[in-house]
Amino acid sequence: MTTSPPTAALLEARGLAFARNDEPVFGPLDLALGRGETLLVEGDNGSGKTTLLRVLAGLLPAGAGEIRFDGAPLRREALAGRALFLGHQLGLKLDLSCIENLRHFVALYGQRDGLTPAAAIDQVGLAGYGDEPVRRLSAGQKKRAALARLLLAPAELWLLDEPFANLDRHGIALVNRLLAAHAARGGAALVTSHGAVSFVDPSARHLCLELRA
Ligand SMILES: Nc1ncnc2c1ncn2[C@@H]1O[C@H](COP(=O)(O)OP(=O)(O)OP(=O)(O)O)[C@@H](O)[C@H]1O
Repeated sequence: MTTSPPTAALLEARGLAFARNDEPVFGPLDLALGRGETLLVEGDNGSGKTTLLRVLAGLLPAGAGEIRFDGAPLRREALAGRALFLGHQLGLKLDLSCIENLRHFVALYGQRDGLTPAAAIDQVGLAGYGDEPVRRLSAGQKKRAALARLLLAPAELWLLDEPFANLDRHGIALVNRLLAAHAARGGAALVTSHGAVSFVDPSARHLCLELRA
């Protein structure tokens, strides 16, 4: 499957494939994602969406093909501070509060001007929970605490694995607003979903992964 962007690609893959024990998981596929674009990666459970994102994030080696980030062959170091991966594992420390988690995050990955961790917590609908240990939050509240990173991080590339999972309709609207604002300031996003029902941007391109028999 091939998708082509209207602008120079921030992230590009050609002939990208991944296999485990000689069993293909996805690909070969081509994709290109320009600044200001969102690409929705769809597919059934087990079709390889998470694996694709992990390969694009440099967390798993590609079996075949080439990935380029900002015009150069992908190196994990080049993604530092420029790409944000939000996976099924939210990466929150359960014994720390929401605000402490976000402070830890911005110390490592940087912070956009004009927003504090406390303000980000309010904006994701967790006002009053900032000092609460994360282990006391519901699944959807934990997801919102993780999503607050999207408000704070200066990253140009978002790799979001099932960002709508566990969210109520207000949370789903929040993710769509975050994606729209990111695209409007020139950011690029790859978003996975096993059902596209939550995703509202009608202009976004779709990449569909097939479940291997
Ligand atoms: N760590 C692993 N070791 C071995 N096989 C794995 C591992 N992780 C995933 N797989 C296999 O790779 C295939 C793709 O998994 P992946 O998690 O990428 O799918 P997905 O499309 O993200 O699924 P879902 O919609 O359920 O999140 C599946 O067949 C899965 O069983």
